[in-house]
Amino acid sequence: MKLQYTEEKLIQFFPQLFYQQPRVLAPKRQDVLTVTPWLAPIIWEGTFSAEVLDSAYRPLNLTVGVTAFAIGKYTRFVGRFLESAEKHFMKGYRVNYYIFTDNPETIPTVQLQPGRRLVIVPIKKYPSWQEISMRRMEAINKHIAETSHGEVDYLFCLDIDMVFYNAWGPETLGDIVAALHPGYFNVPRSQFPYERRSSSAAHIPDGEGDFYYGGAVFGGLVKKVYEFTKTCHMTILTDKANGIMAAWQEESHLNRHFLSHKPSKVLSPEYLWDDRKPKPPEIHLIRFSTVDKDYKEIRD
Ligand SMILES: CC(=O)N[C@H]1[C@@H](OP(=O)(O)OP(=O)(O)OC[C@H]2O[C@@H](n3ccc(=O)[nH]c3=O)[C@H](O)[C@@H]2O)O[C@H](CO)[C@H](O)[C@@H]1O
Ligand SMILES: [Mn+2]
Repeated sequence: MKLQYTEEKLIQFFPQLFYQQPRVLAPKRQDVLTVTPWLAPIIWEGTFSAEVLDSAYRPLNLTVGVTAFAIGKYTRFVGRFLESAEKHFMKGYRVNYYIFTDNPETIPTVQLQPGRRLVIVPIKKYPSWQEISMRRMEAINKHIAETSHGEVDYLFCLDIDMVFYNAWGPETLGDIVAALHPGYFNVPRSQFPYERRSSSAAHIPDGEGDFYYGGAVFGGLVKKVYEFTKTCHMTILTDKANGIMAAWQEESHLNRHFLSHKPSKVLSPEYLWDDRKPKPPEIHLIRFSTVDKDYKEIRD
């Protein structure tokens, strides 16, 4: 290969900008882990400059996709989800929302900012909530192959029973991204609710595991999310063929996959919080959080 220096066409990823000097001996956060043992950043408030990141990512004119499922009674969450996303999710960027639903007529019309669009993806309803949740892997994978691979650069796959409260920006973009589950970021791995039965393809033995990731948030480059959802769907089908369902459905398979294929970026629980939990001091900013719901009423 012949190397060339071509002066034209060089994109300046970081245009000139004046900002505070990063101090090597004065880390912004000392109370939390900000990098994994495989050197993936863990994203916490205080560790990044939104201004610096925006100056780098805005000129790329990226489109970021979001998948969210609203099947059966979960259609009630769509309005708040979209309205809050318009306020906080990838503000100033092009965004495609893909709402998968069995009931398109119930999806409210939400006023969207320029460059952002809402796509309704009709999908059938599976009889149990477990199957609905797990089948998301298959549906996302199929949708990427058929449509969204040509429409978005990055794709985030999110639960719908959630609300954005603060900015979610380009600090979250990465090849393949997972989020720390709000219930287990402060417990030993022996207590993670991994699938422990060796007959399941999601099985993680005692003494293994990095973190407990939530099934409600994952994403990355659309090609990587394609590969990820493919594997998870396949291991879910393997379990089904063997007459077993993992402890936490696709979340168990996601955790198994991320053990051997480590995420390149990890989002702190700021990006996957739960309204029912008190806010510990390490959480400076809740960005995206599960709304309280009556499980019995909504899943029957
Ligand atoms: C915070 C978090 O990590 N949540 C995970 C957790 O429980 P959750 O209690 O958060 O699960 P959930 O009831 O929100 O179901 C997951 C998602 O599936 C969709 N849905 C589900 C049922 C239904 O009838 N209609 C429908 O549309 C909807 O988008 C919902 O947000 O475990 C689930 C699997 O057990 C998933 O891995 C969730 O992502
Ligand atoms: Mn949920």
